[in-house]
Amino acid sequence: MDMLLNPLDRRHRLRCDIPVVPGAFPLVGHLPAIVCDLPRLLQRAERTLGSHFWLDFGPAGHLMTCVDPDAFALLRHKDVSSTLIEEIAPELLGGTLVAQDGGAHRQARDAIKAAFLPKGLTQAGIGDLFAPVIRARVQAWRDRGHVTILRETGDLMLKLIFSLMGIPAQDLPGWHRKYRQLLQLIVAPPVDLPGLPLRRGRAARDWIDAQLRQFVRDARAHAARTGFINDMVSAFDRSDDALSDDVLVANIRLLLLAGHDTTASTMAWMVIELARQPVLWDALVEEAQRVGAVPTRHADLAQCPVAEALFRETLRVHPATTLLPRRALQELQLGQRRIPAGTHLCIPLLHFSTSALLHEAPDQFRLARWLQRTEPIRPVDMLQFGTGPHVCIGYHLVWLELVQFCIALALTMHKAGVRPRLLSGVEEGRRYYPTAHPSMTIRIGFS
Ligand code: HEM
Repeated sequence: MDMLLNPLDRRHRLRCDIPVVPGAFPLVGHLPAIVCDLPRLLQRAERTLGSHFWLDFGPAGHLMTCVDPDAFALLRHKDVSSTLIEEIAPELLGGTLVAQDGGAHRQARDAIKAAFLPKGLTQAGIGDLFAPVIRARVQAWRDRGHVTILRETGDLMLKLIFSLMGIPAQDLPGWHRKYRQLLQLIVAPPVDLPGLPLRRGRAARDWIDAQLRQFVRDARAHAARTGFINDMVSAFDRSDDALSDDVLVANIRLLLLAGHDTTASTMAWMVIELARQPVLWDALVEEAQRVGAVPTRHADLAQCPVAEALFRETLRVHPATTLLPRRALQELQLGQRRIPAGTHLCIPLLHFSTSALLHEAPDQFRLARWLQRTEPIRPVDMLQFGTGPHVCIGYHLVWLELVQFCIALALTMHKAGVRPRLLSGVEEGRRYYPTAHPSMTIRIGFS
């Protein structure tokens, strides 16, 4: 199938001396191809236009995309800003730390990050909280015999994130509904009328924010209690210039969002890879039997190198965050080009994650590249989580929950004498933007 590009747009155009990829549609630009076929779009643009080119993100405008690995270093550059993220997704990410620079960003991040480091996760008992929830879910899969995998991992992740936030189990259905409506803000057309996604999404956001505000008040009223929200509230209240509750609430909402789709997608890809490569499954089962139980502390993860390699290689081959937007604050040198101040930039993590310049045999799914390495993990080895001041806060949490998930899956299915099997094709229906995920319809059997 050819790419979803406009056959009528064949002009060779330049902006600031850099070529614009042909094939943009009116209003939506290259978005159809970015969403459905990003790897081929980037490869074709590189082959025909070189390492620097403009992609048209429709309502978000043109972003200068650079596939030269030097572009990864822009994420650490002092003259590169994240505020463009707020302009692209004001309804969802406005006022959150992912869209801020400098002091404001540091202050909010410092108040949150300790809870997500291995020590904070262990102190809060997150591994013990997650293990039974994960075990119960994979046992239900075993009993059912087959699942639509992305829907299941999406549900499981929501349950884990809500339990992290201390949302009582009986309130989950209501939260679930509001959360789904909130997600509509990602794709909502800018028309604010009753019944349309923008109106519903905003109402859901206001509902969620009101609940979070109540959690914050409760946390202050019971300061001695432990738990994620309590830790964050006391860290925020301790920070030098007290941060407003609006900032706190927006950032708790960011945590709900940031950890959901990305982890659900990675978890679904893990199961798909285990189903289509029996040797991976056998290696994982052997490891799970050796460790005998789902690990609960970060320190235990060293005993699960196969599960860890599976987590890293799945993310390398199927990175959940594919593109990061930035703005150049000053003129920059990028590879062979000067980039004017004010340029909107796109850093294609997906391209680097599967680049032959950074990985041997990049298209092959190889656990050995992680199992046989002797050097420590470098920033480029975990580039799927970004790098620099905005590197993902959830990295250690994801590592823990995905290893827990792999071990629980292997123990449960092996005990029942079954293994995962693919019941449908994998290539159709993949998506790459705003986050990447496998097709919603892929089914996995356990037999
Ligand atoms: C496989 C799962 C995940 C992937 C691939 C991922 C990826 C990323 C990436 C690429 C960034 C950098 C954004 C940028 O530089 O603009 C980021 C930032 C962030 N992530 Fe994750 N993430 C994942 C899971 C999580 C989880 C579970 C949480 C928390 C519950 C989380 C919380 C955050 C936050 C708060 C930021 C913003 C950090 C900042 O701006 O300083 N992420 N993530």
